[in-house]
Amino acid sequence: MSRGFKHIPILDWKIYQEGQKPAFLEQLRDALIFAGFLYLQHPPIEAGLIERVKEYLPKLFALPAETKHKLDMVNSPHFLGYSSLGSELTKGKVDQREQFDFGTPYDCIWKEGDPEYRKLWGQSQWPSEEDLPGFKDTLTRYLSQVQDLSEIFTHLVAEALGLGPNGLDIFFDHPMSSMQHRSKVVKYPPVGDEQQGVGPHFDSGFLTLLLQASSHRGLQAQNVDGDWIDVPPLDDTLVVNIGKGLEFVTQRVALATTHRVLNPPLGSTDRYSVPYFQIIKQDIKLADSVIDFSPEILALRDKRGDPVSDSVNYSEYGTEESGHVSLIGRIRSHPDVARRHYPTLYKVYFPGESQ
Ligand SMILES: O=C(O)CCC(=O)C(=O)O
Ligand SMILES: [Fe+2]
Repeated sequence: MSRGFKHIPILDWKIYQEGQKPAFLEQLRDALIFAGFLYLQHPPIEAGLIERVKEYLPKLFALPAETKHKLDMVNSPHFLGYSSLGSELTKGKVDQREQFDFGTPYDCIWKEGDPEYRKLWGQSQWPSEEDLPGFKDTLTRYLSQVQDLSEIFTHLVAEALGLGPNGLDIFFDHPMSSMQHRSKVVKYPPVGDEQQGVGPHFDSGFLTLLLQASSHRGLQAQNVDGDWIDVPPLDDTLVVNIGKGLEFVTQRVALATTHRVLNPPLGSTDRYSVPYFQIIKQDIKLADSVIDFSPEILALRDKRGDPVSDSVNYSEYGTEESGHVSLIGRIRSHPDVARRHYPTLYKVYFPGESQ
């Protein structure tokens, strides 16, 4: 019998808001354990804001190449900024997407002698007001509302797994504004045979909240049987998926589901998306913080089983601080940034490359 999900569960935020929290939590528990992916319908984001974000995306990428290159990620030890088409790798293979990485507001506090991963959090590189008036404010406003939602959602995840609302609080610095969460603004152009918009991967932290910002299909999630299941854009939804960090501390109860994006076919228009990645505090070792669950919850996990194909991505959570694991992930994806800002680690992960 197949164990894997065949479609992505849809959870309606209104059910929670209108007082049917137990029903919402039950659906959430099943989605976390059996799919690791869900649509959140009617997310509590201010009316019109998502549309305003979407309207900016073609304009952002249409900025002159010279303007975009002034914001190159290679300028940034925080891995924040612009990556041109073909400059990012997933598991060593080139992705066909163009993107900007923006963080939530944060000033870097790294100083000599601190762990290197503390350099990961710092200021974003924004287009100027002359180049794209209002964009910074609009995206910042959206990210702040998604951050608030992610905080509420984390409490619901904890409750759904029988931990009580504060069961995941130890993984965050408080207040949340003392941490930096991240987002990408991504454009997937139509391409011919080379369809890896972003190759099969897991996300790293706890929760990802993804806005599919155009009507294109292309996002797919892999079920435990190894089948690729389409995650098409649905009106008034965000897609929520689980990162490897949450999977690790929940003893694989919450599933980090492999996903990928296929580029639109030639002749189509560009696909856009805006993923928001919820980050956990940097100096925690997840191996020291694994959570206990009731036998009922563990039985559901065992009923689901493990994916037929797994990746060794993020196995470092077993031994390293979470900040270091994030840094390694960034180094593997963006070797040019690593070479400039983290030369020692670059040599570890890209031995044999010339300097
Ligand atoms: O663009 C998307 O729909 C998903 C992107 C993604 O999975 C990622 O950037 O981690
Ligand atoms: Fe992802």
